[in-house]
Amino acid sequence: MVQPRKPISVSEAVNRVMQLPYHTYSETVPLEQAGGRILAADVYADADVPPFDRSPLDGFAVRAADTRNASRDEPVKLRVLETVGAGHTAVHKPGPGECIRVMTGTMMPEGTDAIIMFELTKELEDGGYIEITRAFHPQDNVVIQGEEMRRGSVVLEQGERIHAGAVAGLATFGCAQVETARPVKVGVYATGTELLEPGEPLEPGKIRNSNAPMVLQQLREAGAEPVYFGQLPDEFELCYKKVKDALQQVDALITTGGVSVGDFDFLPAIYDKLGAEVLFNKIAMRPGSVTTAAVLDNKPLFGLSGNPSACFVGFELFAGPWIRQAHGDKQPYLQPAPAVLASDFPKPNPFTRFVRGIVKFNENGMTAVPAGLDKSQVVTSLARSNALIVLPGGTRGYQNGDAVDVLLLRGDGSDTFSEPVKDR
Ligand SMILES: Nc1nc2c(c(=O)[nH]1)N[C@H]1C(S)=C(S)[C@@H](COP(=O)(O)OP(=O)(O)OC[C@H]3O[C@@H](n4cnc5c(N)ncnc54)[C@H](O)[C@@H]3O)O[C@H]1N2
Ligand code: MOO
Ligand SMILES: [Mg+2]
Repeated sequence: MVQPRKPISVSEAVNRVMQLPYHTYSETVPLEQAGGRILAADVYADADVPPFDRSPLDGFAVRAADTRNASRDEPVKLRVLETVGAGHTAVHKPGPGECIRVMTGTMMPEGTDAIIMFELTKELEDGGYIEITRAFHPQDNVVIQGEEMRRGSVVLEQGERIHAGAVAGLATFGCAQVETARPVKVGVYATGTELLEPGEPLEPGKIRNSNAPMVLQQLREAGAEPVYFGQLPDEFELCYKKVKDALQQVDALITTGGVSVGDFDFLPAIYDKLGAEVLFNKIAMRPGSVTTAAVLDNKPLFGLSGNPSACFVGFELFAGPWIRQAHGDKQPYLQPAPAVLASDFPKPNPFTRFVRGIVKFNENGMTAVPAGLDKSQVVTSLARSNALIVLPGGTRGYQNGDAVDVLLLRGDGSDTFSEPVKDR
């Protein structure tokens, strides 16, 4: 007889996974390859930004004192000594009654202390002179050296994600090489005699393997280095040997399928024969209740369910956060947010549900609706979902208008995971 498994809470399962060993290795990569990775060291400003006083406008660099008495009735006339574009420096140093024509971004010419935009000047004698009709003060329209950031300040911290804006910051401070977390190498095996590769035509009893390509993409999105080992038929000895060999080559191994209690679900017996310590094999959640995690030689084995929705959720709740933690990411968990349910969800369940959902912003904040059929074996609802709607287990279903928590699939992450438990 099949032994009933004892379910643990989702937060307890998350805790056990996050306590698994990991190593954060760093590697220095060129800036253009650093995007999407995690910074492995604090980055300090190597210079003031901007590095010199400069003009924010196309106009004239003047000595403010020269304009002191300027007015509409008595304009002040200044001689234009030269024209300087950004990237060049002035040759002349203006004396009383003199100025320099400069473009946006040009370093302030020596001796000048204010900028007057073209539109507020009148050009005379073919541009050889200008007329000013009001007074300017020292530093008017001047961008001051270091006003944005001073040399030595922290630009970005270890554990931050390197997105496009961070890349701009790194480039500004001359980080052509960036110390980043080395991506964790994670192997993937899809198990199931019924599996066809996506390019193969359908046959009776067979289905296309959607889990492997999905998990490989989830790994890329988590910043890991995926290693695809292929598909395995449900044969114990073969699977045992392949899993054992694969684990030698990676930092962690993900398998999909074969973790339940079926005659051909061999993962539990494989963990047993490998001598792996099983952290859990039943979680009080839907989908993915049979998600299993084990550890061998300090390496995690994630036994994700074969059912596509369960496989997806198991990755997002357990494998993804462990990988991001191993990268030193300060926010390894999915980002939670409050939302309002915009459709009824009448089916009660004793376990916490993670419904694949679509969240949208409107004038009242965020609304959430299921992205399709809420069943573990469903794959198509994953295609459009951008969040998991968390519905704590209980005796009642949920109604349109209920306040719920969602976990954003493409958010900024979170430093904590907390499972909503109340029966609302
Ligand atoms: N007697 C019981 N039966 C089942 C239980 C249970 O508690 N008692 N749990 C059910 C739940 S819940 C889930 S979830 C599944 C988990 O199944 P396994 O992890 O063992 O996965 P498989 O049996 O290999 O496959 C399940 C399902 O998923 C399809 N599949 C598998 N691999 C892929 C893939 N790579 N791409 C797409 N689809 C895949 C497979 O064809 C099956 O339909 O067990 C329930 N049973
Ligand atoms: O593990 Mo199953 O996905 O709970 O439905
Ligand atoms: Mg099974």
